[in-house]
Amino acid sequence: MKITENTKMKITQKNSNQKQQNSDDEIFASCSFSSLGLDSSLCDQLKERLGFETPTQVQAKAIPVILSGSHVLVNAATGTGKTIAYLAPIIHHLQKYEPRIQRVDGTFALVLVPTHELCMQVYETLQKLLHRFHWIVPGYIMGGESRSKEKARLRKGISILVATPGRLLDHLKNTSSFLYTNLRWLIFDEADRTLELGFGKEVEEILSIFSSRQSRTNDKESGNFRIFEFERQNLLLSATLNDKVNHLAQISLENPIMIGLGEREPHQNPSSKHSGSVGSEEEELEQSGTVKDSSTGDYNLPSQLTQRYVKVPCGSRLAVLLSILKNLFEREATQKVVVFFSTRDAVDFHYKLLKEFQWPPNVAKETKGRRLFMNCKTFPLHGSMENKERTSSISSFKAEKSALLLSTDVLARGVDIPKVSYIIQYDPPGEATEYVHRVGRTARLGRKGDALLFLQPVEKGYLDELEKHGVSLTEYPLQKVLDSLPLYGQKHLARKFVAIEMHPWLLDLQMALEDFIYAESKLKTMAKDAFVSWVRGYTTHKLELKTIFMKKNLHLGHVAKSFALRDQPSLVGKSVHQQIKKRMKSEQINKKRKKSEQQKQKQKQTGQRKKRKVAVTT
Ligand SMILES: Nc1ncnc2c1ncn2[C@@H]1O[C@H](COP(=O)(O)OP(=O)(O)OP(=O)(O)O)[C@@H](O)[C@H]1O
Repeated sequence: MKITENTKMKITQKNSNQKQQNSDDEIFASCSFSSLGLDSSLCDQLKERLGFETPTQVQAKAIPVILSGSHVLVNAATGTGKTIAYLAPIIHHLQKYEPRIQRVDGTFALVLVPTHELCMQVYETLQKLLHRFHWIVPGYIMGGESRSKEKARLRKGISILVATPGRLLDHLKNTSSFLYTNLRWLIFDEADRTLELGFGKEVEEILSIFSSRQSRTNDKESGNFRIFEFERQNLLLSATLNDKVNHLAQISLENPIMIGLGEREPHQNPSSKHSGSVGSEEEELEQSGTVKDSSTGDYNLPSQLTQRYVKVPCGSRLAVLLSILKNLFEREATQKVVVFFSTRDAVDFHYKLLKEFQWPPNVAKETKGRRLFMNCKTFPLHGSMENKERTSSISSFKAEKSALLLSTDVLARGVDIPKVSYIIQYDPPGEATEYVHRVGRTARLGRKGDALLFLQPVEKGYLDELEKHGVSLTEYPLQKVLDSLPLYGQKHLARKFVAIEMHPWLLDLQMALEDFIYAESKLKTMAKDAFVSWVRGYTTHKLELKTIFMKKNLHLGHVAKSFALRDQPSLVGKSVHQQIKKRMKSEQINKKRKKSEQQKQKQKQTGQRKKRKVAVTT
């Protein structure tokens, strides 16, 4: 039987509908939110404000357990709905308190998050969920915001507070009007990231402040708040587990229930007698111990995620990145792509380059035929940007149907951006856990997604590292993509056997990039700064990865090429230059000051001499 185009399309459509259905079955549970024990008005709120009718699998497992008051450790894949899994039970309980809670009663729940982005995201979800429960006040505190404004908000009272650890500790120590006597829930969202960012000490200090749970004298004196009776409940959520999380779980959770760990063999921990896990089909509570160390365990990755790597010689990295991006955006009208870089300078440099680089190079400037190489909206994101700029980059990227976001790892954890279709890890992540979080920004909630990892030929050992965690990647068809790109509007026939770096498209693009950078002095300076910080960053890989990412394997001239620089710049970086400039400036100021002081002194002396002369003559 001959299959017509129409029939083919129908079959493809049917297959893709079937795949989506399977994926939905993996993600969503076959029950309702109300059957989990949540109050009906909260279920209505979930439906009306957030459009959520059915709980995800992780929500179906976690919500009843969290409602019961147990300490819980949730380990589930990225983008499976962990935020609602802990917020819904808290709101369920809080809205039930009789008499109603008031602002003066202080903070009841605290969500500790690692980054500004996640802080805002959880706060925004809270705002939507609390729309109907106006007496429960959400709020946030985080680094980079005005302390005095935060103090004023804390003084008024925040029922559910989202915070980053450093700023929270600051207020715990210095804001006497911050009332947390009624703190019932302490949640560590993306705890592993918080710890990796070096907040371990702060977290322990915060835990010890809260575990004493003593009301302060001045709080008692004010006397206008009530003390509520309850058991403290701590919750820890993470898509990956490691030794640090294990440690935090041990010091913060009492007899925790593990959710999402049922399928694995946890380490036995005799000290933790009653802990259990919910995650097997039968959802039995098993006797178990602490969580398994991720260095030997498998990672939880969405099954509908396509993962590939591309092997690129160092000197061609930039040209290959631009070619892949061009291909992606020209192939599909709507693409949302995130590219991860290892440093802030690299984000700044690539952002400016993509905003300005014009193509084709053989057409004169200001001519009609010449346009931007990348015709898509591009946004930068990194930790040195002001909070306002960061928020604006994320919200603009979210709002666009098709756009490109260039980011450091500030985006890697927990940030939920709907419809991200492609993740490119241009600079490989330090650890395999980081890989999981970065790719977790796509393929969320059962949707399809693609991830591409750039590796230099000498770094291929990183694939084995990922393989150890059950993550396997297939090779990206680079040659095919490069062959499809036209040289100055004409198709070229590349011979298959040429080394990839000799591909005519790449050679032309590389030359055009270098010409462009050398014509723009600011861009060239940015390229040099980015080169220096990239090389420095390369040397900071963890000890166990040092055999893969070895500085001595780097050809610095080729690294320079990957920033479109023709020669290797001095490794004396921006900071050193800035210090030298600063020193010279202050030396100049000192010289001037000395000179003017000397002049004043001279004037004074000549004035005195004149006076003496006048006195003698009179
Ligand atoms: N029951 C639901 N129905 C439909 N959408 C949902 C549901 N629960 C959550 N979502 C949506 O799914 C997305 C992922 O949720 P969330 O950010 O909580 O995932 P996560 O597991 O915390 O991810 P990560 O580990 O990356 O932080 C969000 O866009 C959220 O709004």
